[in-house]
Amino acid sequence: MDKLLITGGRPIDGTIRISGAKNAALPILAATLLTKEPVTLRNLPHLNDITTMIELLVCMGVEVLINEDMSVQINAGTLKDCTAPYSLVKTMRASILVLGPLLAHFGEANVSLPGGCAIGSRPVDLHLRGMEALGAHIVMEDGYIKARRDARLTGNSYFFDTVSVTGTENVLMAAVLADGETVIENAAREPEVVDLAKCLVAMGAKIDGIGTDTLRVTGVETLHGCDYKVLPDRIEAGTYLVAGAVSGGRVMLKDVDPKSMDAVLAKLREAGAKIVTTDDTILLDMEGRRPKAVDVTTAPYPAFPTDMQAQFTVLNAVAEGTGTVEETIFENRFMHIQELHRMGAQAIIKGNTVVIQGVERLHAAPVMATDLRASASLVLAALVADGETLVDRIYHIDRGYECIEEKLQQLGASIKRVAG
Ligand SMILES: CC(=O)N[C@H]1[C@@H](OP(=O)(O)OP(=O)(O)OC[C@H]2O[C@@H](n3ccc(=O)[nH]c3=O)[C@H](O)[C@@H]2O)O[C@H](CO)[C@@H](O)[C@@H]1O
Ligand SMILES: C=C(OP(=O)(O)O)C(=O)O
Repeated sequence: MDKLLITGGRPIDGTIRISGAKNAALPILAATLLTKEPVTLRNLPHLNDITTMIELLVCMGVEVLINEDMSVQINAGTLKDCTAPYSLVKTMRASILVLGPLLAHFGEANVSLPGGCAIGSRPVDLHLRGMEALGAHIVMEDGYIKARRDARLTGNSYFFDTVSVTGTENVLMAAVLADGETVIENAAREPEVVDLAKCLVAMGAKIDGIGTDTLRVTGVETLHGCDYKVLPDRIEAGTYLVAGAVSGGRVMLKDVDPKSMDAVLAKLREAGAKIVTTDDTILLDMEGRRPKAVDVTTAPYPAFPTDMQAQFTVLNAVAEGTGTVEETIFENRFMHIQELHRMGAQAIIKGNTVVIQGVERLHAAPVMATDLRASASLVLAALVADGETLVDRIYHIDRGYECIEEKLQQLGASIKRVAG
């Protein structure tokens, strides 16, 4: 298993390009199942999760071509099997996103139940209820969700009890081919949901209210191919900005979407960062200062994202003062705290909140990555720790950060991959 070896204390100063968003690319890849025509996707990040989703499409019989310009062309017209097997779903929860498109377009879907993971239980009951509201018949058999429809799905109103990102995406993808109007209430408004909706519109879907909590979908009989560029990854961008903030450094990001990052940029400013944005760049400069502790509470967009929680825990761990990080989305997303303790962080978990007293220096220690963003937080801690930190189990990081060591090297960090 590969590891990352990081020597802390190097000044962080440089410019990097932000990749396409994993959490937009995955539902958009699933959406290609909604048409028999080829769909060309641009700005897909080179990540293990993207490879897994492509493998999933290929194992169903979908044709995938990589063009010379690195765009990917997907043709679901060749689909033969509506099954998402356990062997692939277990490695990536986002596989559940093929449920809505398969059911709506091909009339059936057999998708392995994704189950829990390191950050919490992550149920999919709201996805299933949404599909049932559109007329789907769903049973659980041998660990699989077996969904089918007798006739075309029928538009209906569906209210999400809890704001769910993948739930909204799944029900939206089912509704675009349903007969009549579907109103999805209490819909997630995350930029990645918006990006999926824009791609669906480019495929011929009729959706009103994009970016609001009420999506009105007028079903169409068929969708067509399109050429679509995935939006920049706001979580990757936020992670590199925190690298600048914790190190007193300067980070310039290109090909980024600052408008999708208001909550994170506001907290970085509160921590003392000078931030200048244009339409597609962000410059963060700490001018050598240590960050000030901040209080954050995770909640659905436009509030502070759960996927930036672990990184801000590290910011507070080296900040002046005491900060709190409250997690309201997942019940068990503090796995990084135990590892950060090993590096000298002063953090106490009280229920769903971590209280962190900043220290002047962290120190290197061998640490273990437990999930994607926890892993990123350990890398951030290592950048500012005294000595050499070895981060183990980095396959989690490779799910979500394209070329992390190359990008951090461009920012001046001392980091290398050690084959294990
Ligand atoms: C609202 C939110 O911030 N969602 C995050 C969630 O999306 P993801 O789509 O994985 O999770 P959801 O948005 O669906 O979950 C939000 C909440 O709803 C609950 N729930 C969800 C579906 C369901 O059928 N039943 C149910 O009870 C979940 O347990 C959770 O407490 O994790 C992703 C990966 O970290 C993040 O990118 C998303 O920002
Ligand atoms: C946890 C994440 O991804 P996933 O939902 O695919 O597990 C994430 O993007 O932070």
